[in-house]
Amino acid sequence: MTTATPKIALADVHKSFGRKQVLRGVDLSIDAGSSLVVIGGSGTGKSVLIKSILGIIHPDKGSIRIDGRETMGLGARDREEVMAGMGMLFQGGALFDSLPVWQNVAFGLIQGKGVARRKAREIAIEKLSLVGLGADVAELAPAELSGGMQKRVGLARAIATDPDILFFDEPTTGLDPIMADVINDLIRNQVKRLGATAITITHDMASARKIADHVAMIYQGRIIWHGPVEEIDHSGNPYVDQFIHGRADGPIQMELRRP
Ligand SMILES: Nc1ncnc2c1ncn2[C@@H]1O[C@H](COP(=O)(O)OP(=O)(O)OP(=O)(O)O)[C@@H](O)[C@H]1O
Repeated sequence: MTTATPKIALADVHKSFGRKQVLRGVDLSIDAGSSLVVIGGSGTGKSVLIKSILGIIHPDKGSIRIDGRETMGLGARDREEVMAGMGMLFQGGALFDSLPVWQNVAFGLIQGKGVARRKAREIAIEKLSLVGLGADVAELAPAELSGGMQKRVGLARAIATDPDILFFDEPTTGLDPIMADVINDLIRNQVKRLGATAITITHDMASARKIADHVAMIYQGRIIWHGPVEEIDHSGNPYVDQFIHGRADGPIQMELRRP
């Protein structure tokens, strides 16, 4: 039994948009240094969940503690302090096309931490090398890179400030299986190297198995299963079974709306 304070602890988190209830009482806790993968169908609120922890979305109700400190309702300055310890790889990379690669990577260093440009460029090039990219890409525009390279730049940006919490939103989507595995290894290594706590959203079960220490499944606005990745094939939970095997038949019924 562990008595350590969880790195991140959510309790009874609710979020609606208009009449649509997306999160309906999420309880979830993540230990420091562990890697959690969140699975669940499209539109079930996985992104809303991580944006709530990041403070980009404000839940209607509940508690989100980071290192034991309540972050719901924090003022702008305290919120910025909490966010400074977090790195995020957004879906699709979300790179600024008007900035060269190194400035994309260095953005949080220059804007968030006030690191001088020259020093920030050095750090950016070091982080690019950690994700297997050479200094030759530093001056290129993101549009000049392949999708896999853009993901790696996004990853270099996420780790640029050595955050202790990392979020990855569908890091392998749209990549070929080999590049996906390269990204999985990079994530795994960076989490280990930084001793960071990571939350990854993915639909890619091969990636989940590789990245995760723990897996949590979200369904109808709640976490319906949470356990060690080794137990995912024996969860005894029919929703998890259906999801990981990608079966159309089972307790999860897809809502198919036609125009
Ligand atoms: N800012 C917003 N305003 C209104 N509705 C939103 C907003 N953000 C998310 N939603 C709605 O919340 C629901 C959950 O969205 P979310 O992006 O979290 O899903 P997801 O589980 O990450 O899906 P996917 O796997 O397809 O990326 C969707 O119905 C979405 O339309």
